[in-house]
Amino acid sequence: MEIFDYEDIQLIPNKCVINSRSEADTTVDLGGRSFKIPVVPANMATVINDDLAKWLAGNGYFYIMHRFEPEQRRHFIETMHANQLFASISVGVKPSEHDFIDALADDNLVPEYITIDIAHGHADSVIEMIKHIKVALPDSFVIAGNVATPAAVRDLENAGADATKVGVGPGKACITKVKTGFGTGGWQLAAVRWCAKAARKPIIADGGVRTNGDIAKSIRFGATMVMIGSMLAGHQESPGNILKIDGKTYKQYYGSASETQKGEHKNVEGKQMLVPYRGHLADTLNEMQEDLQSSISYAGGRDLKAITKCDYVVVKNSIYNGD
Ligand SMILES: NC(=O)C1=CN([C@@H]2O[C@H](COP(=O)(O)OP(=O)(O)OC[C@H]3O[C@@H](n4cnc5c(N)ncnc54)[C@H](OP(=O)(O)O)[C@@H]3O)[C@@H](O)[C@H]2O)C=CC1
Ligand SMILES: Nc1nc2c(ncn2[C@@H]2O[C@H](COP(=O)(O)O)[C@@H](O)[C@H]2O)c(=O)[nH]1
Repeated sequence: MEIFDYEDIQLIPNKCVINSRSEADTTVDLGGRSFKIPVVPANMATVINDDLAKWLAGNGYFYIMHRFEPEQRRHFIETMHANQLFASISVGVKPSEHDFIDALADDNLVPEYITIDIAHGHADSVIEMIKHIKVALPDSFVIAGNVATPAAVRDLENAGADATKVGVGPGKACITKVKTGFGTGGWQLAAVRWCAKAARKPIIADGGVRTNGDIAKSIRFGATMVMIGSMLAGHQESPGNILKIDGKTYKQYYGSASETQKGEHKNVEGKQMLVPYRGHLADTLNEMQEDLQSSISYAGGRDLKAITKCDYVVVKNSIYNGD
């Protein structure tokens, strides 16, 4: 297998066939809905909250609500549905989560998307949860993760997952690589490619995206959707307060397995940090869309499919040389 990461790859331009980048179509389908761009904010407590979920769903973006206020999820689904918006929630795998799914089914409260969100998603516990959801809530689109190998993708798909999420340890707030020695940190893009070759259903590339160009690279190597944490934290609308330090403005970003999130120092695999304040989320998402439209034009096509076909070179760490 060829090993590389985002910064090692450059995509090679093809002849342009459109007259304006505005003609390039960045939309993507997932679970029977069409979304403006193939980007989903990470289901982390410093990236998404109820208000953002409503705004994203109402403005043509995919979202996944985090699972760190478990008792709020039922109300969240009801509120989204009352506003005619799709509900997309996260669950874990503990027995109480099986009970939660049963309770939703009993009340015919059906989230359109359910993401099973644990660190080591290639696990019997996840396979059992997928099967449980598929029996109790067969109309929910199930995303399962996180995983790092084709074998994991196949096992979760065979259990009934409608999409899998790839990425163990490449995240900005992640310390899995140093704490455990495992993961896709440093070769996340190659892992996405490896997994996508085995996948029969959509893959969500999760973690390690540091520039807008990395979104196009994820698509090139087989991702249908790209999950982004640190680059989509730090906005006016992001959870948390704006902090001013030495005249600079920041917001807090912390890992879902950090001590800050867990409230105790147990099985910690995440850290907390400050990310620069970035203004309004809508502006960042618009810029991602514009940059993807440019990517499509460089790929020589009219939509995201063109990016999946373009050639590339591996030039180790080349794009930052000379900057
Ligand atoms: N994408 C990534 O690289 C990573 C993401 N995270 C994020 O952190 C959050 C917390 O994750 P997580 O700790 O899994 O969630 P939980 O604390 O809910 O753990 C899920 C379940 O899996 C068990 N479990 C967790 N890790 C392992 C393992 N390595 N081997 C066997 N069993 C395990 C836990 O038991 P027990 O606690 O008793 O072990 C628990 O029963 C999630 O949002 C996750 O996405 C965390 C690390 C890496
Ligand atoms: N190893 C850990 N990974 C984590 C933790 N919390 C979240 N995550 C993963 O990171 C991505 C976001 O990555 P980014 O590079 O875009 O910032 C997120 O979607 C999770 O998969 C954690 O505590 N430890």
